[in-house]
Amino acid sequence: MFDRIALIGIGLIGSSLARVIAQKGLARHVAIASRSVDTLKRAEQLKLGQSYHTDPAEAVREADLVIVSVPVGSSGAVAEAIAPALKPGTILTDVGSTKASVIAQMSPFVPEGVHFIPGHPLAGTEKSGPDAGFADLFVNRWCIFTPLPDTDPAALDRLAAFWRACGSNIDVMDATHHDKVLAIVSHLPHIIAYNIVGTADDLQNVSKTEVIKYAASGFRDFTRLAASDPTMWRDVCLHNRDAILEMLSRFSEDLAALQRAIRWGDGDKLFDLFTHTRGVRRSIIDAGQEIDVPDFGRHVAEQPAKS
Ligand SMILES: NC(=O)C1=CN([C@@H]2O[C@H](COP(=O)(O)OP(=O)(O)OC[C@H]3O[C@@H](n4cnc5c(N)ncnc54)[C@H](O)[C@@H]3O)[C@@H](O)[C@H]2O)C=CC1
Ligand SMILES: O=C(O)C(=O)Cc1ccc(O)cc1
Repeated sequence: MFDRIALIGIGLIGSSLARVIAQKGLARHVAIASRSVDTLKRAEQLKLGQSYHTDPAEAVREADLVIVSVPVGSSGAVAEAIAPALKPGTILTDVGSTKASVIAQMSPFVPEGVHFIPGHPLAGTEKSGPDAGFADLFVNRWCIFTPLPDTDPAALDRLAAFWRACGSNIDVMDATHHDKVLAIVSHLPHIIAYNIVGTADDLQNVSKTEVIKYAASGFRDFTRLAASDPTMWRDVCLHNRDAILEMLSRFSEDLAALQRAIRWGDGDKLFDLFTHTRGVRRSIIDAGQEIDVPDFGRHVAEQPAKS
């Protein structure tokens, strides 16, 4: 499909791409760049590509597809570093969880003739690093593109065909809308998880041992999200600030109403809300979306020992 693909960043997403590219034969040569020498060595041990580079510019030379998979706050620096080595006609894309900020950071460095198409696979786990990836991460998941007004439709088709070959379904929307949608369906859930786990950890009259010992499955679900990569999520919060603050303010209002219903013993209100939200989950299942992350069983190494 491509002669040479350059993967800049070889963590969970970059290494999953490397694995699916190898499995499906989507490129003749995969050039891998990481600024961390240890990560690069690990990628080489895992045989994730054909060449390994600490200088991202070296990796992108002669590449016809470049995929940037680094924390969103580093996108601008990466674009600046690779820009002089990109050849005309190359497709440059990314996988960042926020889109308007990535576009603002990368666009100024994109040379004439290079097709910059921002993207976001809605697929991931709480794990990070090159060992965490797996080839079927993107299967039956959405990949959203947020193309710029002057995006070449043929380049977009080519990139869409690549992601379809990785197993994904494609959607296209503008970056501002993407950032609002993702703020509510992905960013807020992580922020709420970080917060509730932090609150539980801070409690004076409930010991840490009790939190661990009696953690019900609801709380365990939060601890999975709250175990996600701190650098990645710091960057998401800083780079989707406005949409996250807008959704947090709606969330806080609704939480205050829920708090009031509990305080005043308004059982009808609680029952109505809980009935309505149950319907939302039903709709997701009916729409054929995966609810449970199917790879957990296989990829969660730290299953608790049975006693
Ligand atoms: N983890 C997830 O579930 C998902 C993450 N994303 C997005 O994908 C991107 C990558 O995330 P992961 O692969 O999960 O992270 P990761 O932490 O597993 O890997 C990030 C990689 O970027 C490298 N890196 C960090 N700063 C760099 C810099 N300044 N220059 C060059 N390389 C640098 C790291 O060495 C590492 O190889 C992020 O933008 C994230 O928002 C998108 C979908 C899902
Ligand atoms: O692990 C989870 O539940 C996720 O939600 C993974 C995820 C994290 C960030 C994204 O931008 C997309 C997917």
